[in-house]
Amino acid sequence: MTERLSVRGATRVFGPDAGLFGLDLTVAAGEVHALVGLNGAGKTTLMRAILGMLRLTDGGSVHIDGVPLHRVSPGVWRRVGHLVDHPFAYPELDTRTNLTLAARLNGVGAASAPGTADAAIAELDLGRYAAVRARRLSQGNRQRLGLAAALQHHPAVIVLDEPTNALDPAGVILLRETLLRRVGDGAGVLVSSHHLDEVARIAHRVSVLNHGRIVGVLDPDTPDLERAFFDSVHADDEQRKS
Ligand SMILES: Nc1ncnc2c1ncn2[C@@H]1O[C@H](COP(=O)(O)OP(=O)(O)OP(=O)(O)O)[C@@H](O)[C@H]1O
Repeated sequence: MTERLSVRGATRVFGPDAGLFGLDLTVAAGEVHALVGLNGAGKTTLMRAILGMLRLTDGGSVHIDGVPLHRVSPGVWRRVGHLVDHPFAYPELDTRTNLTLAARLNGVGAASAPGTADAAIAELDLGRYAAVRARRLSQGNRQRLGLAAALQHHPAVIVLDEPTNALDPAGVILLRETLLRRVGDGAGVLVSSHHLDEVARIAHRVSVLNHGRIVGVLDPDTPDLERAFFDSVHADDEQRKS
């Protein structure tokens, strides 16, 4: 099985119970691995560490498509698509220009980039906003633009932090369909979410993060996923108290 992402012993301590504490996680090709956890559990910190935006300590490691993070070349980064923190967009440029630039940054050739951008505009239903400057877009459409920028070059490794934030129900469905198409092509997806119903629809595996540790792995088909999530969190909280 090809591992698109592998994290071993990831540690970065910000304070007692804040940060990451020896965390292991993998994402296989063709898999959506969802990360769920309460506010402050460490989801964004983990994603930032995976993307090299934050340094791990104490010998933890990240491999992207089998390559250790410190050896990941620009060519490998072009096989990664991510949306963590703010959506990519130059405020003064319109949607189509932003996407064309993002495609170029991700290694799409000059001749193909406009077509790649137009395909992403269609995929995330941004046609009405193609000529609108990013700064004039609504929050949800800016999020669609950021997702289009992250996914349009058909990355093999996809990392998305709470991607459904600000999306309307139609946007949620478009994102789900887009991710399932990428996964069908062999991509591996790591996605965090607070929406357990959406997670149940899309994920193959659900990891519960609590105070910087994976404290449970849930089957998305579990009948009451919300309850299973809280059971994992509360069991861990009790164990750490004792
Ligand atoms: N740069 C930093 N310096 C100090 N503490 C930090 C830093 N970044 C994150 N933290 C702390 O690490 C913990 C995990 O934060 P993180 O943003 O990863 O949580 P999260 O699971 O993404 O939360 P949310 O669901 O609210 O987005 C929090 O206690 C946070 O305050």
